Amino acid sequence: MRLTFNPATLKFRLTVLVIGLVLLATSVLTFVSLYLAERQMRDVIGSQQVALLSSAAAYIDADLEARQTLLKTLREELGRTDGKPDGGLQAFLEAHSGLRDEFFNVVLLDGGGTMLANMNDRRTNNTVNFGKRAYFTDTVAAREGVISRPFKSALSGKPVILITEPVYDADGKLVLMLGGAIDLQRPRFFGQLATLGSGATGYLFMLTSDGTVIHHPNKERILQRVQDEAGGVTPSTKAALGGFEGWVESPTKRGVRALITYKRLRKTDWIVGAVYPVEEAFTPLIRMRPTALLASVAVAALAGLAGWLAILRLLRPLGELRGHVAGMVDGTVGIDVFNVRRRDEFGELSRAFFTLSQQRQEAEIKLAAQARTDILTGIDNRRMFEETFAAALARAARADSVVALAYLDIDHFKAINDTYGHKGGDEVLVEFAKRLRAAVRSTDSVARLAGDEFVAIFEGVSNDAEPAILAGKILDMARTPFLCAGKQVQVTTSVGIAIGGGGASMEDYLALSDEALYAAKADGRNRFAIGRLDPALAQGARASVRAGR
Ligand SMILES: Nc1nc2c(ncn2[C@@H]2O[C@H](COP(=O)(O)OP(=O)(O)OP(=O)(O)O)[C@@H](O)[C@H]2O)c(=O)[nH]1
Repeated sequence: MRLTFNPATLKFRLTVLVIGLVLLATSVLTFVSLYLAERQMRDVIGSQQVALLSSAAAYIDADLEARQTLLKTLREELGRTDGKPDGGLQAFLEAHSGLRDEFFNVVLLDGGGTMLANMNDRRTNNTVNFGKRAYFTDTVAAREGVISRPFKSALSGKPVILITEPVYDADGKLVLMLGGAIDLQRPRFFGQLATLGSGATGYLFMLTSDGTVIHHPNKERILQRVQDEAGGVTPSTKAALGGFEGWVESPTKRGVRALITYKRLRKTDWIVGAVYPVEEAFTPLIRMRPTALLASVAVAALAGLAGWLAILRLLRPLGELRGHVAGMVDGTVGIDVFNVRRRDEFGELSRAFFTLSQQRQEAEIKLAAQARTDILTGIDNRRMFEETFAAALARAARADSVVALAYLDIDHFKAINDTYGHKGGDEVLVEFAKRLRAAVRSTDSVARLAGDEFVAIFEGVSNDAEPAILAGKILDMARTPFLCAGKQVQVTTSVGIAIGGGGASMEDYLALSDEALYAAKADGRNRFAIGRLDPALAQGARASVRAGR
C-alpha cells in the first residue's frame, strides 16, 4: 500500500475529515459525560449534605433536649422543697457537679431576676439582677423554660445562650429560675459538629432565624448579624432566613463556590448550615478531567488511524481505476484491465468506463472505416486504395509475384450527368461500383478514386493472358443497361491496365495505367489497353501500350 500525504487527494481529505469528526465526537462525548457526571455527583453530594445536616440537626436537638431535661430534673428537685433546699441554693448547685459537663455556668435567679447562686463565682451572688433580660421575661411570659437568643454574658463577657427552667411554688408563684449557660465559643456539641464538616475546608455554622451567628469556625463572627457584616448577607443565606431548607450551589461570603446546605432545628428557630467547597467536592472528577480528555484524544487518534487505514483500503480500487484510465490514455493497457465484476460503486464505475471505452473503440473503428470508404458507393476510397495497393506491392516484392492495376473511367459520364441530372449520375456510379465489385474476385480490391474514376487491384497475376481476361470482364459487366432516373441507360467504360512486379512504385502503376486508359479512350472508348512496367527501369518508365478488345 503506497502512503501519500498529498492534501489535494480524496484519501487525504477523507482521512482528515474522519480524524476531525472522531476527535470532535470524542471531545463532545467526554465533555458531556463529565458535565453529566458532575451534575449527578453534585446532586448526590447535595443529598448527602442534606442527610448529614439532618442528623447534625437531630443531634443538636437531642443535645438541647437532654440539657433541658437535666434542668427540669433540678427544677423538680427544687420544687419539692419550694425552692428552699437544705444547705441553701449555692450548696444545692455545687452538689450537682455533673452540671459542669453540660453547662459553662448554671445560675439560680429569684422571682425578680436577682441572681441567688451560680456555679462559677459565688461572690457575684445577689449582686446582679437579670429581671429585664429577654430570656427572663420570655420565661415568665411562657411560664415554661426557653432557649434564649445568643447574647454576651454580663458575668463572663462570653457569647452564650441560656436554657431556662422556672420553679413555681404550690400557689403557682415564680420562686426561682434556673439558667444553664452554654459558651458559644466552646460549646461541647458544636465542637463535635466541627468534625462533621465535609472536605478539608468544609465547615458547619449556625444562625438564629434573624441572622445572628451562633456558631462559625471564625469565632469573631459569633453574635454578629450576617446582615450587618461587610458584604451583607449572601443570596443563599437570605433564602435560608426566609425559610429555605435544602442545598444550593452558591458562593460563600469569601467568594468560594460551594454546595451550601441549610436545615432548621426542631427545638428552636435556629438554622444549621454546611459549606462544602465545590472544588473539594469534585476533586475526584476534576482530577479525572485531564485523564478523560487524554483518553478521548488517544481514542480519537486510534480511531483516526483505523479510519485512515480503512480509507486507504477502501479507496484502493479507485487508485487502480485511475491507473487503468491513465494507462489507457498513454496506450500502455487495453480496456480489458477494468475490474468489472466488483459489486460496489467502483465496479459500477469500472463498468461505465468499460462501456465508454468500448463505445469509443467502436466509434474509432467506425471512423477509421469511414475514413477509408467512399461515401457514395460504399467501396474503398483513394486513401484505402493507397494503403491496400502499398501492401499488395510489398507482398509482391516479397513473393516476387505480379500485380495488375486497372484504372477505369466511365465513358462520357458528363453527358449522363447532363442528361439525367447529378442524382441520376450518382445512381450510375453506385451501380457501376456494385457491378465492378461483383466482377472481380473477392480477394481483389476495388476503389473509387474520384468522380467516375475507379481502380481494381489484381494480385498474383499468373500469366500474360490474365489481365486481358480481367479487363474483358470489367467491360462486360457494364453491358447490361443501367437504371438511371427511371430510365434504362447504356453505359460503357474504358480501362487502362498496368502490370508489374513488387519492385515498381505506386506512382509508376498509376501513371502507366492512366496512360493506358488515355490510350483506350483515344482508341474509341469501351475498350482496354495494357501497359507493362519494366522493373529494370527507374520510376516513370513506360512499356508498350496496346489497345485491347
Ligand atoms: N453524378 C456525379 N457526377 C460526378 C461526380 N464526380 C464527378 N462528376 C462528374 O463526372 C464528370 C466526369 O467527366 P469526365 O470524366 O471528365 O469526362 P467524361 O464526360 O466522362 O468524358 P470521358 O471521360 O472523356 O469519356 C464531370 O462532369 C464531373 O462533374 C459525382 O460524384 N457524381
